[in-house]
Amino acid sequence: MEAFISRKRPKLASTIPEAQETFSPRGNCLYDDEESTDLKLATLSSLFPTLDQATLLDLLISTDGSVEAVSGSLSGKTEDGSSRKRSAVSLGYQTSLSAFRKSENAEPGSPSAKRRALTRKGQTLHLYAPEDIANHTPCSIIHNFLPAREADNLLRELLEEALTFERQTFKLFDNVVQSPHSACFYVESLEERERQKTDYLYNGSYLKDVRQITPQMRTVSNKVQPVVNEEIAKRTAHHYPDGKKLKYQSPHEWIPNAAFVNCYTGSESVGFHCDQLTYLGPRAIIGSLSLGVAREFRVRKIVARDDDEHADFKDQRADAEGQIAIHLPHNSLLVMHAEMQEEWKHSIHPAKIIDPHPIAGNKRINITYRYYRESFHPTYTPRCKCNVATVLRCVQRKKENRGRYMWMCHAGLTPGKGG
Ligand SMILES: O=C(O)CCC(=O)C(=O)O
Ligand SMILES: [Fe+2]
Repeated sequence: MEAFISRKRPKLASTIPEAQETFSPRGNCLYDDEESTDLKLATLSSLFPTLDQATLLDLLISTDGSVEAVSGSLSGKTEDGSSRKRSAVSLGYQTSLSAFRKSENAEPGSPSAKRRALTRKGQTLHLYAPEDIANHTPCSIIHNFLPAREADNLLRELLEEALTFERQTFKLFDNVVQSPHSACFYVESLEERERQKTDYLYNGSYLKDVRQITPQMRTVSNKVQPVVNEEIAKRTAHHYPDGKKLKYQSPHEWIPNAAFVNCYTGSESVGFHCDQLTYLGPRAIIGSLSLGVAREFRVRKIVARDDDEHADFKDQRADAEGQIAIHLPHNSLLVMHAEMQEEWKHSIHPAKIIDPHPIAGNKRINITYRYYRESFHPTYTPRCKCNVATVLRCVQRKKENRGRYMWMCHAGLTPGKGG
């Protein structure tokens, strides 16, 4: 029988234990070399939820990347006996980073060059101001997006909905792992709801609970759409070469027609991941509305590597450029632009301190509005010879193939199944 792993839910308290990195059930959950360190860390985090990432990474390196060896050596010990290497991050007020910008070896106006000068391995840069977020990450943010009353009413409605959300389960190696937060998927119509349950695969299984968007969610979606399209236009004009959309980016308008609603209670989190491109297509854009408790959205750039690099370095690369924390207060709309899913990973960091929200208490609700493109419906995308659906992947780390897309058989990615 498979081991069933679930993280203990921490009690709501003003101080919450050190961060874990866990895995998103909707992210690219793969078993190839590119993702192996994250997956190994995710598995170990699930097995030893009180150990921090730095300790687990050290242990992985010392055992040549063997999850079994780390797990075996740790299972005899009490988890609390571990040493914690990361020091707590202190948050401070910041108006803008523009005064500190350096542009050594950088092309004028190159946002990535500016960001590189600011983050380093093992460090986290905390960003609050919209201009800093746009300059140093592939995201833009709009604070106080909805009229206050509308945001509060939507929050109330979704808190009620979230009472029946479930933690999604997904398979990681030979274990079934539960996501450390709860979520539910919403689509436009009842017909689409049925199509979702039978046609679309998420990490090898069909969603059981798909709901139709509520009238309030639709009203907000209609407001999100033009603003996201304006943000795409701004991003294109100011950040992309020659002011043109990126290669493979859709030239058409962005039209949200589906949404994942996430609920995080207390310190609940979601591990570093990229969202699946299979139904969104390349260079996908996501509009993400935050409600309730303010939480940290962490992003980090995926660093390319050479093929002949030593395995130890591969493991250490996960955090090679450091992380950037974007603070997401109630009623903020974050746009994840076209570079995000291919070149960066994102997560919701486990909270150490929760500042209770007057309506939501210790909860955060997040709606990620997405555009499911009809041409990426499974009817039109390739099927493997073994008749299993394929997933759309972009090569992220291998330098020689970086940025190339491929359709991969899902069976080959599922442990125990050949493809
Ligand atoms: O809660 C968030 O802000 C992000 C959620 C997320 O990454 C996802 O739904 O894929
Ligand atoms: Fe995501």
